[in-house]
Amino acid sequence: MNENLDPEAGNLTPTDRDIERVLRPQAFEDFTGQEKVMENLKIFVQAAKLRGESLDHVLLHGPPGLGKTTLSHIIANEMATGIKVTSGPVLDKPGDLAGLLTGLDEGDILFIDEIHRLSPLVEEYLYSAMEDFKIDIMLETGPNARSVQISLNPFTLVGATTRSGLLTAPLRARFGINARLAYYDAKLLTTIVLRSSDILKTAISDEGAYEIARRSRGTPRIANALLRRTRDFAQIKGNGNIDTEIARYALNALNVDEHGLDEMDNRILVTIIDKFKGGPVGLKTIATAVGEDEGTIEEVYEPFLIQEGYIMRTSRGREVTEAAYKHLKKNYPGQTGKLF
Ligand SMILES: Nc1ncnc2c1ncn2[C@@H]1O[C@H](COP(=O)(O)OP(=O)(O)OP(=O)(O)O)[C@@H](O)[C@H]1O
Ligand SMILES: [Mg+2]
Repeated sequence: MNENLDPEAGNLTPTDRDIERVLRPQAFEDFTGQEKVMENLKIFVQAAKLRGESLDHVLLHGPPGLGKTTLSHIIANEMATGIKVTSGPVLDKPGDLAGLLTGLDEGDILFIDEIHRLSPLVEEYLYSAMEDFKIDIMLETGPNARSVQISLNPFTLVGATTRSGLLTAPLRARFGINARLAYYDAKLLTTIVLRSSDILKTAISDEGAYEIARRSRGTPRIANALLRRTRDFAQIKGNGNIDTEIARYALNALNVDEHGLDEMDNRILVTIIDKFKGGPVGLKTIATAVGEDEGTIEEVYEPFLIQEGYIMRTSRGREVTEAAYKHLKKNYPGQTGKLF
């Protein structure tokens, strides 16, 4: 894989990156959950291999940390092909894309992360590459300029996005396989935490693993991060083993509440209730009030708060639900006069 274009290379410290790499499942059988998606993917991969063809283009979408990048590498491993990694914002010139495409061997995977952030020019260029495995490139400039068509090796584009709503219809239509990753339940995350502890050679009880799992916002990346931090607490404050007690202690110290909501989740709920009477209030207004980027709230925080039933999206904006009042131990105005 081309490290220089790896969109995730910059965000993590070397140790975090190394650990993410060791914990990252490499094959279908290590990948927990997403049953429906996996069942289909396995069939498509098997069929493509049987026919000796490249796999159809795959679009992976869903909130951060659910396994999109992981799956793209697994697909390459399972297809036994190479993979080149890049991302929408990095590919700003059609020439860059042409370079990548012409360097692909037959059947290779081109993984484009944040594919919703491709420039329109690059995106248009991608269409014929995806459809006919052909691209036009311009030779020379000025009066001698002419375009020649180049044939590409058949390849598979795997696109990942946290914002599938921002994808243009023509791009979306060119993906034969469309997989939406969903949040994981606590049971699946427990399996993931146990697997990771095993790899990290950390002793953990099933209950300790469950405690971390149920407070991980349905997200494997968060579960692994909390496991690592809990391991630190276990080493320093305990005997190195993770049980429920040390897990609770660590999670409280990390400001992860009983329901797995973190500080920003809670700040969003409190703000809507205290400053906007529970809503409805627009996303932009919420973002300004909590001092967080609007896109991040929409991509990262809101989907989980909606899924857990704390927030509703209405035509007039976001509204908190009774569950949010309960969670924050505040009186629900819908039941005036009926204090609990
Ligand atoms: N199904 C799974 N089973 C086990 N571990 C998983 C699974 N999905 C994700 N992980 C773990 O979570 C980490 C984050 O996953 P990944 O980087 O693939 O998420 P992503 O969807 O690409 O996120 P982003 O949108 O932020 O790029 C991985 O390093 C991997 O260890
Ligand atoms: Mg990713």
